[in-house]
Amino acid sequence: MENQLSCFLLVFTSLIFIFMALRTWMNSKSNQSASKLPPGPPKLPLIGNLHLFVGTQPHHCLARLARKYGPVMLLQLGEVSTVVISSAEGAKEVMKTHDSTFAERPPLFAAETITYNFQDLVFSRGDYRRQIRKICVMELLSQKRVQSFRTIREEEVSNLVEAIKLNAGLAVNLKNLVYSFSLSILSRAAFGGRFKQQDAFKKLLPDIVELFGGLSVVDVYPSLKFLCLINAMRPKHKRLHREADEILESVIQEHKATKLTAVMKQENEVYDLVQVLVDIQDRGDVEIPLSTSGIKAILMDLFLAGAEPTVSIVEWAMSELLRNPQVLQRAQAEVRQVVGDREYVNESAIVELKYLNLVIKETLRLHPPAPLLLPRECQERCEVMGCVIPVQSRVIVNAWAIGRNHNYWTEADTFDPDRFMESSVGYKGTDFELIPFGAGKRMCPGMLYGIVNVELILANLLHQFDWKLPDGMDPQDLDMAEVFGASLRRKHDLCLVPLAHQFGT
Ligand code: HEM
Repeated sequence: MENQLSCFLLVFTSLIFIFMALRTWMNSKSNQSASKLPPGPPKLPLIGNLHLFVGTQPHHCLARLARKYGPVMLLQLGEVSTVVISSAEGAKEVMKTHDSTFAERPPLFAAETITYNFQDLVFSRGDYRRQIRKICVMELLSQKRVQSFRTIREEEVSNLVEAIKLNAGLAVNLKNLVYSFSLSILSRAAFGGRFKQQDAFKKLLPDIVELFGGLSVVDVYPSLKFLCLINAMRPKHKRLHREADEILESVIQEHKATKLTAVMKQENEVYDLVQVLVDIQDRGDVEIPLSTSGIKAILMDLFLAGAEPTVSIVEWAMSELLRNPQVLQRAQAEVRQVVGDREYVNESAIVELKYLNLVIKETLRLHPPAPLLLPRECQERCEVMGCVIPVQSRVIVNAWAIGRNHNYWTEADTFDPDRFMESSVGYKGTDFELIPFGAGKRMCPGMLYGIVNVELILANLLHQFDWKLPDGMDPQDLDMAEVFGASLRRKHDLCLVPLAHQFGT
């Protein structure tokens, strides 16, 4: 009995000892991983670090904080842990090394109603998202499809040039002109030329884009959904959604009814994006059936993501060119030499405009239309640059800060297209110091479509016109202030005076 007791005591004490040792080891382990969380600014109760964003542009504020806390930092935005990446090395780890871990996006409030409960590409998840992405990359925005819209682009750009000619000598608002050009191309490509409600849809779009312009309160306090009732956000979203839905429904029904697809295929006519999607739905050869609301959600994405960046890039490029007259002269000389005195620049000439290509690259470096790309979400525990990224935290990559980082760019704030002359760095997602289109599994699928629009429009603006600022304003006084929104815009619209160029003088 005594033996049994001492044996019991021995086992019991050993168990306690093992338990305590285990606890100490686990505590030290969890402290270790807590200390490996990214550094970040001190937080205030309830709001975390939200106050730091008051009165500043988010990408500027995050770049400033990164100089203090480093290229991987952790912020608390209301209830949401947010990791901000501000170096090419960090971006590479997120968008290449751990691409799958960061492949999903957080569900944002504005998207819920507008994208038919996340049935689009940007906000859908898992297998459905992979399928939609494949449709976008292979069918809707492939090189072949983009090429098929060439006539539409060339017609629209000639309309634009004519509209500017009518205003020669007067100040024109470049943003409005280019926006209208960009939307016309997109709606003709998406709906086809036959669709009558294009104008109604074009009118509605700016209000919908506006919903995605800033961070909604509900996005930083997701547990407090009732907040959306306080400022009547939901009814506004629903109204815009209803109006857009009616238009999209009728365009889809019209395409289904006319059954033009087979005929058009034979006649090699331009095959619009709604037809492509309706065809996929009819064929039924995708794993997860494509519903009509899925088609509408994809169309919404294309309009929301596709129209604005072109405007942003053209406006910034023209602003920089005016402030850098030597670069402007060189770009104009190139296009005029290649195209001669023909009335418009067509797409065959674009490949020869090497210097214009450098101008666009440099504009994308300094003024990426999506300065913080689109947010991602961490799906499982992983480390980036030695820091632990908490599961389900939101991950933001500051492409704007990376594009202006002195570690990668000499005279980083200077607009100098020549820097790319001897450099192989490109924006196609393999060089992480230049990522205006993002990279990896969620990289922009509209890059080809977007770039060809920008090239065509800039080439025509530079070929046909000489440009000056209104009221004799000195280009060096041009305000370059930015506003963060659905895309990175100029705070003040760019108004310029076009003068028809006299060829041969
Ligand atoms: C021309 C300038 C454009 C720029 C600079 C640009 C930039 C971007 C960026 C930074 C992203 C997020 C990438 C990431 O998270 O890694 C993105 C996503 C996207 N872009 Fe673009 N974009 C442009 C044009 C377009 C066009 C013309 C379209 C369509 C017509 C388009 C459709 C999309 C879509 C659907 C996504 C979401 C992709 C996904 O979530 O998987 N973009 N874009």
